[in-house]
Amino acid sequence: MTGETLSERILRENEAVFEAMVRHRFTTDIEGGHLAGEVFDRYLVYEGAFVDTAISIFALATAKAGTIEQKRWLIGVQDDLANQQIAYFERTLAARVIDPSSFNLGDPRVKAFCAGMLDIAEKGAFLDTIVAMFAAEWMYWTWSKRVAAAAIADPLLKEWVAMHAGDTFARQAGWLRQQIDEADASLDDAGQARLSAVFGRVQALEIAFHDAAYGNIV
Ligand SMILES: Cc1ncc(C[n+]2csc(CCO)c2C)c(N)n1
Repeated sequence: MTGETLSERILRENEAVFEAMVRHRFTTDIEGGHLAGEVFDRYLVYEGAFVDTAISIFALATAKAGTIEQKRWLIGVQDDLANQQIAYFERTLAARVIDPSSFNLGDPRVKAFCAGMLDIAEKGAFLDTIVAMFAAEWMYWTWSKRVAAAAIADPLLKEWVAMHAGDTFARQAGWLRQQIDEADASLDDAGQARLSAVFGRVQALEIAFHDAAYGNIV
């Protein structure tokens, strides 16, 4: 298809699974003002574990990056995760008096997501990791922009959604998208198809991860 960038191709080929994730019950419950407190608590514990994993994923991407500009940017992402995001979890878990050990961190859907993302970063090429994080970030930015327009009563939940709907996060997701489009010309069709499959796999892992916030499979 002429005139289509690689990121456009990836988003087009994965439209159904991407839409399923950005319309996940977790997002529509926040939007409708009826996310159960227990679901938010469980999500925060699972999400905190993922953000810790994300630091390792970006460290692996930094090690595989080809230019100093890419390394500088990725180190900035790690700094933000380790200092701003982890601080949000420390603050929020304390404010909500959440005991992480009261939730099952061994949930197979949470483990599959964290291990699956880390596996891409360890075994894959630089661009595989970039596509996996683009999948995770573009998806969050998309639903958070929509949901941020709704009234969110809980200030900590409101802050979390606003963080992912804001300009800093949009620039970060946009940087990942730009990396993909700049690499476009150097990839043959099979290479592009492989990256598109990585994006789809991540959305499927994300759906299961957000299902897990609702507790046991019934
Ligand atoms: C389950 C889950 N999936 C995606 C994101 C979006 N996101 C926000 S920060 C970050 C890592 C580095 O920027 C990512 C992927 C999330 N928070 N949690």
